[in-house]
Amino acid sequence: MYIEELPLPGVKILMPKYFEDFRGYYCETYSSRTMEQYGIKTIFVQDNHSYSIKKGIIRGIHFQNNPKPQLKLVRCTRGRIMDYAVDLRKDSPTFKKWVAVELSAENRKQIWIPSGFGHAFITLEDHCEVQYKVDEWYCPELDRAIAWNDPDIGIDWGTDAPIISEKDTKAPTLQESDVNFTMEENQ
Ligand SMILES: Cc1cn([C@H]2C[C@H](O)[C@@H](COP(=O)(O)OP(=O)(O)O[C@H]3O[C@@H](C)C(=O)[C@@H](O)[C@H]3O)O2)c(=O)[nH]c1=O
Repeated sequence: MYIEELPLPGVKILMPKYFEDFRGYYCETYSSRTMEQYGIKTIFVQDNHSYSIKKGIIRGIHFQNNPKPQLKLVRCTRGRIMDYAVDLRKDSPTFKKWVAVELSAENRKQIWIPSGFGHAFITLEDHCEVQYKVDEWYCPELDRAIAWNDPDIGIDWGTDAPIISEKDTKAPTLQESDVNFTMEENQ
């Protein structure tokens, strides 16, 4: 597996090994043993899968607040998305900073998003499927969103008129949000 660290500490690209032959390919898309070889111990407890019908759909910026934050390992298995991780730890030197990575069925990249970060993506094509693992169960009372267009975060989405859920249209700004991440609790 190839690992590339991104400019926000803890956020990385994982590129597992694909074994290609005349039939197609085979890949261990996740192995705790391989991760431990890189010094990373994590137990994932839930796998998620979303399908977005159209290009220009934004989902995010989402996170689950303390005491049940989620680490996410995200990949796109159909189509192409631009994926974003935003540092939401108020005492972090990179608070409010974000990184973007294109994930696609073709490039097979996975993004590792530690707890303490918000996650969002925009579909770059019709018919995108995104699959991700999380290390904490979904907890509706702690499920949170921040406005996709919060100027304080300033994500460059490449569009002003995305398709978004009703929940996301009502999302507060970061300043209005009750996000409670800290460097000590979330890394
Ligand atoms: C996140 C989640 C949602 N749900 C339900 C609640 C709701 O009725 C339905 C759709 O949920 P949402 O509208 O929140 O789905 P969506 O807007 O796709 O939310 C997702 O966005 C990406 C960016 C993430 O990082 C995810 O963690 C998650 O927040 O699915 C679960 O049952 N389990 C879950 O883990």
